[in-house]
Amino acid sequence: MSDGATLDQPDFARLPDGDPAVYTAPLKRPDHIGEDWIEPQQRIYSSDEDAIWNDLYARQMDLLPGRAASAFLAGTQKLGLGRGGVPAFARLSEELGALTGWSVVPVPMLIPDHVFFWHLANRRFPAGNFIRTRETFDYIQEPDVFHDVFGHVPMLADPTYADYMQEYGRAGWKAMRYNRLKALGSLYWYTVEFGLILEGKDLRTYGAGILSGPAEAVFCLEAQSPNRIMLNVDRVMRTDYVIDDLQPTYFVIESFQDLYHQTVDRDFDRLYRSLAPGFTYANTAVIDIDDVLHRGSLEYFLRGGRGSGASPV
Ligand SMILES: C[C@H](O)[C@H](O)[C@H]1CNc2nc(N)[nH]c(=O)c2N1
Ligand SMILES: N[C@@H](Cc1ccccc1)C(=O)O
Ligand SMILES: [Fe+2]
Repeated sequence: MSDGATLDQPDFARLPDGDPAVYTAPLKRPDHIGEDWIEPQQRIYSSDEDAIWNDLYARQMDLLPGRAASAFLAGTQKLGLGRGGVPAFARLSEELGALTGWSVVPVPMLIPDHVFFWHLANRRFPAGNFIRTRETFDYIQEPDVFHDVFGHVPMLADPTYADYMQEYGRAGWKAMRYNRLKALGSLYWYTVEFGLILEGKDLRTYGAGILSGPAEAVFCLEAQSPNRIMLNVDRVMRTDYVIDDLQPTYFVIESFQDLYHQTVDRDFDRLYRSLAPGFTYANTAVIDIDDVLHRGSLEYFLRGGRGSGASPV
């Protein structure tokens, strides 16, 4: 890191700087939570809550073979996420630590951006310390332990992906100094949360936002409907996203090395400067036929009925 921020400690005095309106989220920290936003201990889940985990796990595992990236499916096995009940973070961290050096820490809610980045930069994944209820079984907006541990953690068993996540955390510092966090957030959204990957000729998903729910895992790979275009970082970072509906557009990587190369191995300074303050984000539904055709095999990138080059809604 050339910017002087250390990765061992969050520099609360220095961060965030720039425009506070963009990233000083007015989150009230519960009294028992320290400055690192880690819960003192993992929640003890009731047997009803463990049963919710088991049912969510079974439902997703019915759908995901043939849809999820092989790295994801391998991760769920290596980490034994189907042993029954919400996994104990201590054991999970030990097993994940042996594989890629990552650990999992319990957090109460969405934590401030700079703290989130600081954890990632230190190979700690912050995971919600609560689980959804039966009433919100299909969808909740806040990341709970099922989304975080089932959706994200298996991918962290992949060495290249694990390194990408750490570098993403480090990248947060620079994005904050440039006041371009929203652009970097789009990259996270379209890779870590909603990314698709080509495995040979097959399209699969590695995005946690897709993998932890029932509808999008099917939708995102359907022949018709969503747009799928190859990852282009300049474009992704200018693209807005929707959080409460199926995505109209997904970005596809060729491999995790491809993802790493396009992001970590590139200096974003010029890109951040090119995003003038107040630039407007492209509507997610609007795609250009050149994006569809410029790489990859046509059969997977046929546009469906939605958002076929239409003007912004
Ligand atoms: C871009 C931004 O850092 C991102 O939305 C962060 C914010 N805080 C978070 N906090 C938690 N607990 N989980 C998350 O995924 C995030 N995401
Ligand atoms: N290479 C990027 C940092 C980065 C790493 C990983 C993901 C995203 C961004 C930069 O120079 O800012
Ligand atoms: Fe997530």
